[in-house]
Amino acid sequence: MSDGSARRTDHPADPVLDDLVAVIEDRKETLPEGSYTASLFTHEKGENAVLEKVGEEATEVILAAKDDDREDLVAESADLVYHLLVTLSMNDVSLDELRAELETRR
Ligand SMILES: N=c1c2ncn([C@@H]3O[C@H](COP(=O)(O)OP(=O)(O)OP(=O)(O)O)[C@@H](O)[C@H]3O)c2ncn1[C@@H]1O[C@H](COP(=O)(O)O)[C@@H](O)[C@H]1O
Repeated sequence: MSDGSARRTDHPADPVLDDLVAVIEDRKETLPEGSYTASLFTHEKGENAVLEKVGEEATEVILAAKDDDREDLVAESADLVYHLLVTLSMNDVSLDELRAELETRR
């Protein structure tokens, strides 16, 4: 279709996010030593450990935005997205489910 509706119903892959989620899923499965991601899945505080990180990183995003610090804003946003993706993985929510939800809002 040329009116863009096909684009809206497709879920084109984002290689960076898809690759990152694949790594997160692998760490969750294999729990390699020295992996920060694996440490989040095995932390004694359980899911709370990563949820705390989501809160911290979200606060850092807010502070960077308020300070008009573009470099920090990008870096803290990357931290936030990574910890959010770990949270989704912990709850068996896939990137496709997130994409589908975003698609319904377009
Ligand atoms: N994208 C990330 C990523 N973003 C942030 N982080 C980690 O998240 C933590 C962020 O915490 P802070 O900013 O508070 O820094 P910190 O003070 O060191 O944190 P803590 O002492 O509280 O742990 C740091 O330890 C970062 O290294 C990440 N760790 C891993 N990834 C990705 O996950 C992949 C696998 O990593 P491993 O699991 O470590 O092999 C990597 O190749 C990356 O692609």
